[in-house]
Amino acid sequence: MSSPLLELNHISLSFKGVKAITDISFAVREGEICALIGPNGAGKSSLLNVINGVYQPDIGDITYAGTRLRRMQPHAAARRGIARTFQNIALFKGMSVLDNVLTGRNLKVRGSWLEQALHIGRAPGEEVIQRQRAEEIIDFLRIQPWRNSIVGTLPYGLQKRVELARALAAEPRLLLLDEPMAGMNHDEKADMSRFILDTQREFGTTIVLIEHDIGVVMNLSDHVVVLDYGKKIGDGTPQEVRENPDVIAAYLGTSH
Ligand SMILES: Nc1ncnc2c1ncn2[C@@H]1O[C@H](COP(=O)(O)OP(=O)(O)OP(=O)(O)O)[C@@H](O)[C@H]1O
Repeated sequence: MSSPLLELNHISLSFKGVKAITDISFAVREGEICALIGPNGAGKSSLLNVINGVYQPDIGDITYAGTRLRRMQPHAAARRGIARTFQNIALFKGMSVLDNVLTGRNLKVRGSWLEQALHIGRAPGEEVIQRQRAEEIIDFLRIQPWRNSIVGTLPYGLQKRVELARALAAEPRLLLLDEPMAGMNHDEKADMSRFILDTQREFGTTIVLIEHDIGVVMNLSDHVVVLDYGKKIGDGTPQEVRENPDVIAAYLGTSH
């Protein structure tokens, strides 16, 4: 078994006195797919925002890649190899697929801003390398036919895939996916599940995802953490979680 890449230690978070997360601890092992599930308002997105530094917990800290942190700023999280996608797609809708994916390479560009601005020194060679990497990701996610299409004109399911492509372009060690299959039909969900599994296998990426479709979660995940009203009520393999009476009562046994 690999060691934890990410550990949440007694995280609590409130918004103007309203508790969103209460004393949550769990560990995510390097290379695993960990799903966060729970009813609406359970605190899943807030927790993702704590992990990548958008929110600072009131109490608790995070250990990431062996370093204990009270708070990581979002740009520092990106530098440390944490990438994420959003519940509502956050792409540049007026730009092409390729250009959107290239924005994911920003942190990988070598050379000074002056070299970049004047297109001198390392800049021209860098551009070729970055384009090559972006094209590799586009091939990997099978979006070549739309590489020059304007993102806003693409169907929703494809836009979700482009958002994944942009996140992967940053070569993350930890990938946070906020409802990567929301609004997708059955076939699109099957495709996205396969791409997420391929990402784990091909790049060894550790993935934490929020997903409402329990069937998808159970098939895809190595590890499931269940939240309810901001508290952790289940933590284990899909099988363990499926058999947990608290989870059955609070979530799996009720219609969502
Ligand atoms: N920025 C905010 N300001 C105030 N309250 C917030 C904020 N973000 C979340 N909350 C509250 O915190 C609680 C947890 O919300 P959160 O969005 O994390 O849940 P969730 O499990 O991701 O829900 P969903 O499945 O609907 O996305 C909710 O009561 C929500 O109203």
